[in-house]
Amino acid sequence: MDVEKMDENEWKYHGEGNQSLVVSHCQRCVVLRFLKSPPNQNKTPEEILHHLQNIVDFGKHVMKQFFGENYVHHGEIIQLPLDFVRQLCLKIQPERPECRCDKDMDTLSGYAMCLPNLTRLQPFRLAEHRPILCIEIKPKCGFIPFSSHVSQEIKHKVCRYCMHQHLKVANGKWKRPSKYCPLDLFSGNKQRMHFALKSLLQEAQNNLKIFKNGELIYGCKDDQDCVSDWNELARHLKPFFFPSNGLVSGPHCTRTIVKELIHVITMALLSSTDTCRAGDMKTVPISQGRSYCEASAFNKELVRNGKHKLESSGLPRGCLLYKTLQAQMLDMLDIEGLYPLYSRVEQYLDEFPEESTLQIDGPYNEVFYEKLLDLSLEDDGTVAFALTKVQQYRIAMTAKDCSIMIALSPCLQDECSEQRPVVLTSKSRFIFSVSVLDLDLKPYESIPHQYKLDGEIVNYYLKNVQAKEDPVMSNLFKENEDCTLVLHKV
Ligand SMILES: O=P(O)(O)O[C@@H]1[C@@H](OP(=O)(O)O)[C@H](OP(=O)(O)O)[C@H](O)[C@H](OP(=O)(O)O)[C@H]1OP(=O)(O)O
Ligand SMILES: Nc1ncnc2c1ncn2[C@@H]1O[C@H](COP(=O)(O)OP(=O)(O)OP(=O)(O)O)[C@@H](O)[C@H]1O
Repeated sequence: MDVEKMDENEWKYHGEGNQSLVVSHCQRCVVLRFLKSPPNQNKTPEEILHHLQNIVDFGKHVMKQFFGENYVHHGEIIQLPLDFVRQLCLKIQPERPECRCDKDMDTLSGYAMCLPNLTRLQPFRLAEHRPILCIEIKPKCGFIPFSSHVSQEIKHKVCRYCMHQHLKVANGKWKRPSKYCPLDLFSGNKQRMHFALKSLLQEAQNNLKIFKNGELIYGCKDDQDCVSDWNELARHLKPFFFPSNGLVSGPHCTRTIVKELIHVITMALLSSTDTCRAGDMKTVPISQGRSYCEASAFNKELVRNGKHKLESSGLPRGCLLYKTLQAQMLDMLDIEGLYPLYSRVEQYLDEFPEESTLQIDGPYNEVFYEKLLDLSLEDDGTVAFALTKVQQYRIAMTAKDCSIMIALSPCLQDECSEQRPVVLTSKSRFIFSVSVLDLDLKPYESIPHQYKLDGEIVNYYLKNVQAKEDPVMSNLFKENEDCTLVLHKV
């Protein structure tokens, strides 16, 4: 990219989260990702550069090892003319959702990250003008804590996402609760995955976005403005799934298209398109924790119908969901077991404030990665043990908040070669790629906030939801406590 010839008119607003704002190039498949900060809390250019360098290094040296080379795009740092950045900021300001305007895009340092545009990235470098569909999913935490440090029994039964939904609705973040439960998506069981994806399509919140040729066509633009219009979605998707127009419109057509969409997403999520160093890492077996969540609507429905066969087919080892879950499960102690270890590190830092060998703020290199592989849970009382668990927890938190991008492009039969993964629907075939984004390491400083939030989520749930739950339902669950197969005579 020729930074001297940057023209803000060639870029447009693409999206943003809590930490960064993304603009995309109108023609080429690249995006610029700028850091954001609260007004009047601007960081110096050196601090921004250091932060961005840490993000790139962390992606390159750590997350690629966990997720695999092909899934992670770490990007590169780019220095832009300040005038361009200021003009760009002015240009995109009207596009920004109001709920995100509590922070400003960094316009003072001139530094940004340059990344491939994953919504338009053509799998296997087909011509850039081909139609492309992209589904972005933020799956959140896919397991129930198995740690003995957990103090409230409910945390062993109901997943954090499902409990958090109630607090979010009460706080006004979302108008309605979602029926999505991450444990269904991560189950590897197609029926449960279909239910999870359908729930995301019904209530996308900030967990699902769909882009067509790089443009957002489905999902929340603004937190307050979330409309799920499946007919409109089907209208956009029809040329992808029924290219020869063989399907009449109407509710049946909409349902068929949504079903086909769910099918391709499921197949792409279960596909294995990469290998990685940590692929065979011995993590905690999933069976240690419960493989379903009592609050999942899918689960409740089964129980209500007297069916207790809760299937968790398990994920194929190479797929991105599996790798995400493995990284998430580095949180082996739960925040309740982790917090005292964080305090131990804090105490040490009080005594030795200049200590930089702890690598809390980088560098995120090979040495940092190697230290993460020690999964021992035997606390020998050292700062070294506490630090390893703290760093593993930060990785886990990062994996609990990342997003998965699935890019699909229709192809003809003779275009598909054996090296390319293909997913078939009734009338189409797609080549696809799967990637992961937002792999910025969660800050060490956020651990006290995590501890406090965990307590708030659980207490709210216990007080306002569980206490009001139907006692018959709880009894039905008790029968099924350990997720073993219980068959009832009909
Ligand atoms: O704590 P959670 O689970 O609510 O996750 C936060 C996300 O909220 P969500 O529940 O996904 O709507 C939150 O997402 P939104 O800003 O609500 O879209 C952020 O991703 C936040 O990360 P960070 O602290 O800004 O780096 C996330 O915070 P972390 O906990 O990952 O630090
Ligand atoms: N490389 C990319 N290609 C295409 N779109 C991207 C890319 N990176 C980010 N985006 C889009 O921009 C949005 C915000 O980016 P990102 O998730 O990195 O922000 P964030 O502020 O770090 O998020 P969070 O709120 O989770 O902390 C994403 O949800 C995605 O839609």
